[in-house]
Amino acid sequence: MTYLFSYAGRTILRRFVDRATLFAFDLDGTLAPIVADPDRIQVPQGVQERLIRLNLLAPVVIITGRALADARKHLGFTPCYLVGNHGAEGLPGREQQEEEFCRQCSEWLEQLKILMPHASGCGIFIENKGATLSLHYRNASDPNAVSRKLVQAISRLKPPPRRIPGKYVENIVPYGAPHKGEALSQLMLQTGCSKALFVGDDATDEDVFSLANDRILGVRVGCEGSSLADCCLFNQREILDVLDEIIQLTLKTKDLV
Ligand SMILES: O=P(O)(O)OC[C@H]1O[C@H](O[C@H]2O[C@H](CO)[C@@H](O)[C@H](O)[C@H]2O)[C@H](O)[C@@H](O)[C@@H]1O
Repeated sequence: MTYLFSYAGRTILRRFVDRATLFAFDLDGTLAPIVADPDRIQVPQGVQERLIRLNLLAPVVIITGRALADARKHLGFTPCYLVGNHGAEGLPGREQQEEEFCRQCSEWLEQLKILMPHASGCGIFIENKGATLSLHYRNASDPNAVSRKLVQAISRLKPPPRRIPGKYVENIVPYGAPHKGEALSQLMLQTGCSKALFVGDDATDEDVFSLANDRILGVRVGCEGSSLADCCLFNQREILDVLDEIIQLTLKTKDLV
């Protein structure tokens, strides 16, 4: 991964952004800093203001692991498209499939109650997001041990889900549900944008980074560890600079500066 604000990274960004570029962002860990309680995230006001400005210049889409209603509550602006549940909720034309995903998750929830009757006592919080489930263990006294227990319980679910580990969370996703990569590809068609810049920080964002499409520029928050993203940021606070930079580049492509 090339650091986005290195000379090479800035060159990649400058050459990439044009008037056909869609701007897509993940929410937790990207637009908002990670906090211990999922309900208490905050998109900083400066980030909200820049997103509103960018959305007037080019299509801005948010593709989050959160449920749509929850994401709306925290975003503070209305993007061109908002897709939830890692791609499984809110994609135009996929409404009927969503009902099936919700039914499947309710079944898994019942199975989990039997497989882990003392989940909350071990510091596990089950977030039922409708089309997917997130099993959080950030606040467990021994997160590693709890994580192993979770993986074991998930392996016993019927039918088996797609399991995506995240930041102190195990995400449970129905097989066949559209992922973030599919969501972004569909929204590019939907908006008529031939290019997309996507910023994300977590394992489910790798579904975009791994698309291997040179019309999609993947930027990961975090330069450490392995990722298939093209570029990276050292930390989440740099999202402000990213937004400033792409607003300037977009204005230039429209000859407005
Ligand atoms: O795809 P995203 O928008 O990044 O959403 C991913 C998950 O984010 C939330 O959980 C994560 O952030 C919490 C708040 O900072 C943190 O407490 C938790 O440990 C993280 O895993 C959200 O609760 C999930 O529903 C999303 O799937």
